[in-house]
Amino acid sequence: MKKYAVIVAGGSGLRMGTAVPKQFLPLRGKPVLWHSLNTFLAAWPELEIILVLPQDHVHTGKEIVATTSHPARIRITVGGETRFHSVKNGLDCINEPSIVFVHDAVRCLISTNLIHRCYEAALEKGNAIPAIQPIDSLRIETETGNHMLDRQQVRIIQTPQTFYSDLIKKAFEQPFNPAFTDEASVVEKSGIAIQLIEGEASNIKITRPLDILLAEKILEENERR
Ligand SMILES: Nc1ccn([C@@H]2O[C@H](COP(=O)(O)OP(=O)(O)OP(=O)(O)O)[C@@H](O)[C@H]2O)c(=O)n1
Ligand SMILES: C[C@](O)(CO)[C@H](O)COP(=O)(O)O
Repeated sequence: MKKYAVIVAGGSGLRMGTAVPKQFLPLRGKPVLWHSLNTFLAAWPELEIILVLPQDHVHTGKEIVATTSHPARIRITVGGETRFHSVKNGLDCINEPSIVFVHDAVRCLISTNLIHRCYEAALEKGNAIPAIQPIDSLRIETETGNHMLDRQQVRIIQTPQTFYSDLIKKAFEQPFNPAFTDEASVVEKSGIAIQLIEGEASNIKITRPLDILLAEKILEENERR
C-alpha cells in the first residue's frame, strides 16, 4: 500500500530555549530533523514524506532536505499555530488511499523496525500508536490532595502515530480542540478505538536541553555497534 510520512517540524521549541528551533540543532554533526528524514527514507524506497516547516525556516529546511538520501521524495508545506494545525496542513497534501505516519521531527532516534511494526499493525487494524510503560511511580492531583496511580495501567505515548489515510483525514475535519495533544486524541474523538503497540525507550522527544545530551549518547552508541 502507498505510504506517506507527515513529519511535523513546525514548532518553535520554547521549552528548549535556543535561538534556533530544536529541530535544526546539530546532533552528531547533522540537524535533528535530518536524522528523522533519513530514517523514514530508509524504511521503504517508495515512501514519500510531507515535511511541515515553520514559515520563517523554509529556506533552512530546504537546505537540510537537499542533504538527505532522497530529496525528491520530500515535499514541503508550512506549519500552523498548533501541532493540530501543522498536522492538518500536512494531511491536506495527501490525496490517495495510503497508510499515513505522523511523526515528530524531534523524535529523531526512531528506528526503521518501529516504523515497519507501526505499518503492519495499522494495515491490520486501521491505526497503530506506539507506547511504553512508565518507569516512575505516578500520582494524580485531586481537589483534596493526591493519590497514587497504578502504573501498570498507564502508557506513555510516542510517534509515529499511524493510520489509514481516510480515517485520519476525516478525523481532522473536526474543529480544533485544545485537549488534542496528538493524532490519537483527534481520531479517538471521531469515534474510532485506538490500538497501542509497543514503542521504544530510545524513541525520545527532544524537548529540553538534557534530551540533546541523551540523544548524542544514544546515537554515538548506535554508531559504535
Ligand atoms: N505548531 C506546531 C507545534 C509543534 N510542531 C511539531 O510537533 C513536534 C512535537 O512538538 P513539541 O516537542 O511540543 O515542539 P515545540 O512546539 O516546538 O516545542 P515547545 O512546546 O517546547 O514550544 C515537533 O517536531 C514540533 O516541531 C509543529 O509542527 N507545529
Ligand atoms: C505527539 C506526542 O509526541 C506524543 O507523546 C506529544 O503528545 C507531543 O506533545 P507536545 O506537547 O507537542 O510536546
